[in-house]
Amino acid sequence: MASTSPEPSTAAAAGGETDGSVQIRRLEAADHEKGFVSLLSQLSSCPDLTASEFAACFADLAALGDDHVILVAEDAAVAAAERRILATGCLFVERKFLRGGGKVGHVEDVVVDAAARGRGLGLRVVRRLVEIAKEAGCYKVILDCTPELRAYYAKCGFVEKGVQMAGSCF
Ligand SMILES: CC(=O)SCCNC(=O)CCNC(=O)[C@H](O)C(C)(C)COP(=O)(O)OP(=O)(O)OC[C@H]1O[C@@H](n2cnc3c(N)ncnc32)[C@H](O)[C@@H]1OP(=O)(O)O
Repeated sequence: MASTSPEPSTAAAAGGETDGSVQIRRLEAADHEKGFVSLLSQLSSCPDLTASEFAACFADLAALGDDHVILVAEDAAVAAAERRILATGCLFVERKFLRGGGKVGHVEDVVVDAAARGRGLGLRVVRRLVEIAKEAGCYKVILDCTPELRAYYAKCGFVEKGVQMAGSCF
């Protein structure tokens, strides 16, 4: 595992964006029907959720407001009823006493559907998360990844710093 953080960028826009075929926007409650949970299962263990379980989880996270942003990339090139979630990524904003009440952004749970990889979606989602972190006033954005993903996150503007340590909670 490596801990990485992005180099400064001039990008400032936040919120949704569309390139004509893919819309990047915040997660919505209706995304349960668009394959969001099965997409997450391509990243790690993510058992299916019933509609009510998903709604409860969505409400818990939505209550965190802008401190917990989940972006999705939706296939916008097909009819509305057929649209699927192709990619996702999350930004958690940690609030601190340090640096006069500073904030640190944590990028988590980045995954692109296997059939949609190599189209730049992972790059777009992560860059958008970093922009949102900057707009929120974060003084840095960090993430953990496997060594194999160093090159990908370097493309996203991150540089390797430090070492991740993990402790068991069980
Ligand atoms: C903090 C975390 O969540 S870490 C977990 C990351 N997620 C995973 O490992 C889940 C499985 N993997 C995936 O979902 C995807 O392969 C991702 C997210 C790693 C990459 O998503 P993609 O949409 O395929 O990447 P994208 O097309 O945007 O690639 C951007 C650039 O990174 C490069 N890149 C993409 N994946 C990799 C990789 N595994 N290793 C090296 N370079 C890579 C691409 O070649 C491209 O470079 P280019 O601009 O010079 O052409």
